[in-house]
Amino acid sequence: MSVHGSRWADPAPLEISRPRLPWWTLLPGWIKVVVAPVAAVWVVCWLVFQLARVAVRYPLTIAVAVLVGWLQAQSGWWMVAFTLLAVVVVLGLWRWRHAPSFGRFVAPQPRTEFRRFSVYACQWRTVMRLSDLVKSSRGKEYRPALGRVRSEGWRDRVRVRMVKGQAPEQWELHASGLAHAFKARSCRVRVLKPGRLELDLVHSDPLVHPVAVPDLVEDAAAVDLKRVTVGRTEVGKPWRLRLLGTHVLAVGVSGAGKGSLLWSIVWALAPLIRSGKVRLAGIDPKGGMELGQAPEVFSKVVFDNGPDAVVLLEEIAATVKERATRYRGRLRAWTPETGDPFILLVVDELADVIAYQADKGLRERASRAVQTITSQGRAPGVCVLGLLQDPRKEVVSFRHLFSTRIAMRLDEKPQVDMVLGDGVRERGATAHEISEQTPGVAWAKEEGRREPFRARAFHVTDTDLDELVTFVTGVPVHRAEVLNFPGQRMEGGAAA
Ligand SMILES: Nc1ncnc2c1ncn2[C@@H]1O[C@H](COP(=O)(O)OP(=O)(O)OP(=O)(O)O)[C@@H](O)[C@H]1O
Repeated sequence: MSVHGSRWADPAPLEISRPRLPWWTLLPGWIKVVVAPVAAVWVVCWLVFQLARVAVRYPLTIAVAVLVGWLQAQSGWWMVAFTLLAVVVVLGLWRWRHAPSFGRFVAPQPRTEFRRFSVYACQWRTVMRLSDLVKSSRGKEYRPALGRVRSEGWRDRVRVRMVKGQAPEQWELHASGLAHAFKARSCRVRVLKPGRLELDLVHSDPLVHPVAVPDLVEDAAAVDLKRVTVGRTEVGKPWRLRLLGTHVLAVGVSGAGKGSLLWSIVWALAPLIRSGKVRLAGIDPKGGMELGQAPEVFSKVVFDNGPDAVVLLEEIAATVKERATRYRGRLRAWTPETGDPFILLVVDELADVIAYQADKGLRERASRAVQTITSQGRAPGVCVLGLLQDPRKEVVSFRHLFSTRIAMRLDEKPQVDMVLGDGVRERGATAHEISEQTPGVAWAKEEGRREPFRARAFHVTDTDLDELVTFVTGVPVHRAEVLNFPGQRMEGGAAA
């Protein structure tokens, strides 16, 4: 630019950036006048929507606030204080006199609202950022939305709307970090529907206490082979195991409680065993340490992994083939109406029978028979319950034929994947973290269900087993009385 004929240079150029005004301020005045009422309505709707959201998320807090305000306006603060005191006394009495119903009906809502606000709402943005679960595009940050929160005491269920382009697997990778961030013991990720997740932030174990067996059922018709109750799940529901049309593989280290699962199943089947509608066959290579506790309930039982065990397996394999031939063209699958009993084959320490057997010929015959039963036995009404300590592939190369897999306490992470399948551990099935103090606790994965679940088998004691035998055979069990050794004196409860 030229001033008075010379080239002018600005001696002190403005170094701040030019302020950028919102685009709408540049609109012509008449457009602003026209649009203003629409914008006002929009703002009011937005405010109402936000208020409604707060009311939906904190209904109790809002109700109490409104009530306090109304009482104060009507009768003053004395009335407010008196009413609050009365409510606290009534609730205290309720909790004192009947804690279970208090825990069920009163506690969850205040706990949910408190935890939602203090734990999740306040920290959500920070935790999402620090966990790398936010995304940015063109300078805009996209953050997963915190949805419904339900606090159940032992766990918080937190719903999440994922950012577009995110996969549940990303959340599974960050599960441990999320658990630590929200001060939980563990975090499990469940897919609810496309784009929606539910996080289980677990604070304590609801399965710490053993679950006693229920009363034996008298009525055989009440037992459904598709839903046999063998324990309790961590959400307090009965653990129902399918036996008809499936095979069950339960794996756990020594002392994990495989025995309790086995006896819980037999306990549930007792009326059907008594009426002959279910036949139990058993192989216990440990010389009867497990099945020898109640051999009377089995129609056939072998206490080693030798020729007798192999013959029993081959007999059952032959039954499978014979039934399949007989049902062909007539029936798709076994029903009680066929008149054939449902067969449950229990193999304790399956590996001893099909992998650790020293005699190669017997080992191969056993493997062949077990494969025949597991691959063809579902429809003809034969179920294998295999119990195992070592889940390596070379031990049971046909694990995939067991459509219900149960991982009890295991030593290492890879074992969990071997038992439950790839990806199930990432969804929360941490069987390698089951405590030694809680035998009978297991993670189960059923065919057709994406999510695994955690449960505890009933604790079947020796007395229960006596009751079971008496129930099935009709003959009371008399255990030998344990007498002191001659010449021994008992002092303070210990043998002298
Ligand atoms: N569901 C349960 N609830 C409480 N205690 C249990 C339960 N199951 C097993 N136990 C206890 O844990 C101990 C080990 O159980 P169990 O013998 O069934 O384990 P296991 O896995 O069969 O071991 P192994 O492979 O050595 O036979 C027993 O003392 C038993 O009383």
